[in-house]
Amino acid sequence: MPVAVQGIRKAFPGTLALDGVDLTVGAGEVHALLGANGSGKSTLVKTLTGVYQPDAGTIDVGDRQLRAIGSPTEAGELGIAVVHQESPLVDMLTVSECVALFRGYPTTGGRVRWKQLHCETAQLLERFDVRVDPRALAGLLSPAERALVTLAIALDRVSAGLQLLVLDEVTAALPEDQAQTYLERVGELARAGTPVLTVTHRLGELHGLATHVTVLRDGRVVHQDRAGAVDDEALVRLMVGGDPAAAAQAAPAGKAGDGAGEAGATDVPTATAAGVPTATAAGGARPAAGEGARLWTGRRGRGGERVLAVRALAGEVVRDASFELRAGEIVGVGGLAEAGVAELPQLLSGAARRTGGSIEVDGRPLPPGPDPRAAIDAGLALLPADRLRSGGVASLPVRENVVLPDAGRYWHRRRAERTALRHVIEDLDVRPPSADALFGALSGGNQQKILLAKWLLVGPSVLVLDDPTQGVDPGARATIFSLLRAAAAEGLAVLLFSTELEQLVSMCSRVLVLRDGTVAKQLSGDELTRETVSKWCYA
Ligand SMILES: Nc1ncnc2c1ncn2[C@@H]1O[C@H](COP(=O)(O)OP(=O)(O)OP(=O)(O)O)[C@@H](O)[C@H]1O
Repeated sequence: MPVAVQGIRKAFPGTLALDGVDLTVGAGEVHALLGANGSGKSTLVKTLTGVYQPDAGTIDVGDRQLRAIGSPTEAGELGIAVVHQESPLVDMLTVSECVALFRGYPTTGGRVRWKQLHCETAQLLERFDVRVDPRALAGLLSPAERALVTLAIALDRVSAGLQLLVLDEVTAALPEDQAQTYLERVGELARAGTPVLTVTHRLGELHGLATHVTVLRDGRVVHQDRAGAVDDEALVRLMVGGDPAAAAQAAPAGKAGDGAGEAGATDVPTATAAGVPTATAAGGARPAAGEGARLWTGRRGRGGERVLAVRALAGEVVRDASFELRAGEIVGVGGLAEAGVAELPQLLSGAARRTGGSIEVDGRPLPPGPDPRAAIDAGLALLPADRLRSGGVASLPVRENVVLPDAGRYWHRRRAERTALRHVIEDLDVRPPSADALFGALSGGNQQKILLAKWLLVGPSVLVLDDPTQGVDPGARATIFSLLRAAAAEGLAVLLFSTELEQLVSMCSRVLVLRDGTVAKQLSGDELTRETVSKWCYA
């Protein structure tokens, strides 16, 4: 029996998050749930997993028809497993200990039976074909291993027969090759009969995996069909607005894959859907055009001047990394987190202390750190990967978040502050269009727009972006990239760290590939293709 929701409605104060949603996931199906930030995807997932109870509608699970699922525990008892992007594994514990946090420790006479724990963990991992040593420290697992252990724990927690596996943006933070490994396993589970509902902003990863697609917009279903019925560009338009019927007609089946290929295949994405949507494809989105560069207050007209010089940089993982950046360049950085990609933004921005080498911004040497203020003052800003923990202050309104790094500039200058905020909200199409909205209550895409605007207003010579489109919908991506391009055309130098190869290839004139902590290769011109970047990053 499939899992089905009918007529689901859920309102929050001032927002109708779900408005009569119908959706069915049958045995062996992988149903992709797509939509722009704020379209209602998480609310639907939370309704299915017992976090929220709907105001109206019914939920069928197997042969039971329910008005609501009362709690996450009840969802587990009904056979609904959910995996979120944030893994519950604790870095300092072994895999067995992480599993014990959910299953409990086997004990006799108050003493933990460690052998039994490892043995039971090994059996659990084997059951889901996860090849990881139970004694390994969780913090030393690769991102894909971590995600697979998390998947095994989620599946194990379902006490009844598995009725539905819900994946909530699980691959958002995984590098592309590791996401593929993960999705191959999901494909295997689906082929063995498990119904899967997957939420993602990465359309490329659905090719060959998804069998059905539902697009939500403003809480309503605007498209529901077999995967491949419309192509990726049409899906993007359906997500962000425009006329759905026209969008569907304009783009018949073709590019989006027909579900017949290898699970997790990623060789079909269009530049539009996979990484850098164009203004046209984004349809209703309002990407910043030339005037978007007005947000960047840095020095203009420096065409090609060297703004960043990194020499023999070393940290804990990074070693002997050297490269330069010129005004107006957009340069990408690819590679595995453990190759130094996770550490390099921290070293450049002064968030972590370097152990060797030098960093110069506009000819000014930075101290070894940690000293982020010195980097900002010299003209280098970082948009970090973790928006809520290190990017913005969730409990403060948009206004404070925007002016925070440069509060002195707006001190007793209310009009300047108002003008800056108006430009931010207009140029970046921030929704809701209010400087008083709480930052933490905005969708991921809108949070990222605010953080980008905040740093552009400071006017750095170099802006380092660490995976800026994680969990960001195609419309917001278009806006963000369009604004970056406009600012780069005026002279901003951009260093773009991304887990999405397509993004590196389509946004950057040059890509640095990190391996073993050092810049192993620089790719540009004809050499800069998905295949070569992938080969250098992951082979
Ligand atoms: N607890 C809540 N209280 C008030 N409003 C909420 C709450 N949860 C969600 N909303 C609102 O409901 C709407 C749908 O939000 P939801 O989080 O479901 O969207 P989403 O499609 O998952 O977005 P994203 O891609 O950013 O995760 C949004 O307008 C959001 O602001």
